[in-house]
Amino acid sequence: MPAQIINGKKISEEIKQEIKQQAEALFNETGVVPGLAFILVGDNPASQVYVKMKGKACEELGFYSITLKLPTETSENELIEKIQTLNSDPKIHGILVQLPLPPHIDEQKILQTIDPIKDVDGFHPVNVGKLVIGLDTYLPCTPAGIQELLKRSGINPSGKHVVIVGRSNIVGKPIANILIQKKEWANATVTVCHTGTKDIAYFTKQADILIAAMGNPEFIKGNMIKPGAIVIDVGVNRINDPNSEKGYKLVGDVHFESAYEVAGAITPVPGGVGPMTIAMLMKNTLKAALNQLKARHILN
Ligand SMILES: Nc1nc(=O)c2c([nH]1)NC[C@@H]1CN(c3ccc(C(=O)N[C@@H](CCC(=O)O)C(=O)O)cc3)C=[N+]21
Repeated sequence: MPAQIINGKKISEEIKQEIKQQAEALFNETGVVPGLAFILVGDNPASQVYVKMKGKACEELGFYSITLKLPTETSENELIEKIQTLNSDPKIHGILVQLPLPPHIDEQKILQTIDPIKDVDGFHPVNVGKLVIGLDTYLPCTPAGIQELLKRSGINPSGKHVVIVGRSNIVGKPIANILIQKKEWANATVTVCHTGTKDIAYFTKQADILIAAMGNPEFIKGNMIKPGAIVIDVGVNRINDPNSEKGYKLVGDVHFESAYEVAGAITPVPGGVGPMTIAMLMKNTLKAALNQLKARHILN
């Protein structure tokens, strides 16, 4: 029996509607609109598409947003100054510096300049630390999106073996930390595979829930998946496709056709984890607005 398809696009639309209503309630109570600033350095075409999509989501939800487009040559100090200005701007509740940054800029230094209360990506070490020890924080958007996809599909990883392929700071590490928490929802046994793993298929075949997040197009094939497993494909790889208008097509880290025949459920690319990432960014921005209003004693 082929897999059930987990519709991230549809679930993300439902979540955005919920956030929109919560933001309207906040506005009625306080007159405040959640505000999000995007900083885009350089002209990476994929980054431009993502920032545009995120800006559109802000419009849809009635959030205030600004985009700073800076040239590739921007110095680290100039970028730090821009962030500091946004840190002290009361209309801006969230700051997102689109990654990757050009190689002459130290990514960690930049991420650590963002005020943790405005860190809607959840990348600041303070927020990473809070996640690791189980405190309330801004969850990184892609892991939060995966969590919400599972929750809303009625899947609780408790007692299950989750195998994550990929150990990035953006996806692999934070999703592992979310899923090992001693909480009613979570409580999974987690294995993290990476480029240092000798026989990846040995591990992936044991997964009740397989999360592919290593950025390697169509790497996970059907014969690496346990029959009935839940497969979450985090990959967004652009590969050349002369037949398409854009000249490229989007594929995941999972070879969909073969995986579909084996898995119990699977997320498609596009239309799976990607749209959830954007919905979670909106959720974090609303949360950031609430946190900042509380800090200023406008809300309690
Ligand atoms: N500071 C920072 N925060 C991020 O959250 C961040 C980042 N940098 N850099 C890049 C990655 C990637 N990312 C995606 C967001 C949405 C889709 C998404 O919506 N994808 C659509 C298709 C998009 C398309 O057509 O290209 C889908 O999968 O259906 C994908 C990928 C956020 N990232």
